[in-house]
Amino acid sequence: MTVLASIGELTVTYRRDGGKVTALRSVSLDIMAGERLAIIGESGSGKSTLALAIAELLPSSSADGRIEWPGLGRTPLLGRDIGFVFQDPSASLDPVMTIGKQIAEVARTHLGLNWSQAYAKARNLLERVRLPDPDAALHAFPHQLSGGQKQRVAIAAAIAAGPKLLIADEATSALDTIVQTEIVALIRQLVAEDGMTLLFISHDIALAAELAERIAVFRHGRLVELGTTARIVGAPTQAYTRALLDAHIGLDAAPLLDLAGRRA
Ligand SMILES: Nc1ncnc2c1ncn2[C@@H]1O[C@H](COP(=O)(O)OP(=O)(O)OP(=O)(O)O)[C@@H](O)[C@H]1O
Repeated sequence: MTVLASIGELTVTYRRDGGKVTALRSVSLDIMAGERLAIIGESGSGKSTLALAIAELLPSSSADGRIEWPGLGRTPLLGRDIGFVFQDPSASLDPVMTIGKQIAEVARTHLGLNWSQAYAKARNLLERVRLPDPDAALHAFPHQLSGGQKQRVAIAAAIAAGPKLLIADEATSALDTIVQTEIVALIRQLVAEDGMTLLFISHDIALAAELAERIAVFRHGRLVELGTTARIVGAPTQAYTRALLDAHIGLDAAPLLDLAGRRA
């Protein structure tokens, strides 16, 4: 397997209220080309900071360490090489631009298509993310869609230029459980169809285990455990990972137990 991105000794410090907050501490991690990797941890553990650092989207902060792209062979361009889906689709969609134009613009900018080709691509993407009535949706504005539908549009825009890496940062956290399951299934399907690498960021270990082949556990800005999903769920080495798993036992343990191979 090729390494898509290699993160070495990455430390990120934000300045806040005259002081400093260290969000990532000496994190080293290889993201393999074509894998589905989940980053999990409690709020404030540094998950989003890692995602932003990879996408070169960090706000004013100081970052030490390296991020290299052996599997890409060039510095990635956000939108073209990296698609980013945020928790709140309203934050990434322009409220006064039609859905079709927002997606078409990504395709036009990064793929060099003319408007007519870009709109055809947008329509096809709306179909792929299973938005009901893609023709009508092309001319709709974000406020006319539900939260789940808006997230489908944000996903369509994120993959419009055929990125190698899709980063989903708590992309399903604001949705109700049924819609959440549908969006997870959709992400899984699109990633498989387009051969993308997935970085799935979540505070929810059960959801991460459903989707990812490997899980990286973060705590207080450190990578504390990394392994295959079956190993992390079935035989975690860190008390912290065990505590994250235990928090799910009793809520809905079945999927996790299935993964650990403890059930028939
Ligand atoms: N722009 C910023 N300025 C100052 N401090 C920040 C900034 N962004 C994040 N932090 C701090 O960095 C630490 C890590 O935050 P980060 O958002 O990366 O964690 P997270 O695991 O993604 O949390 P959540 O799940 O709540 O989004 C936290 O202490 C947070 O308060």
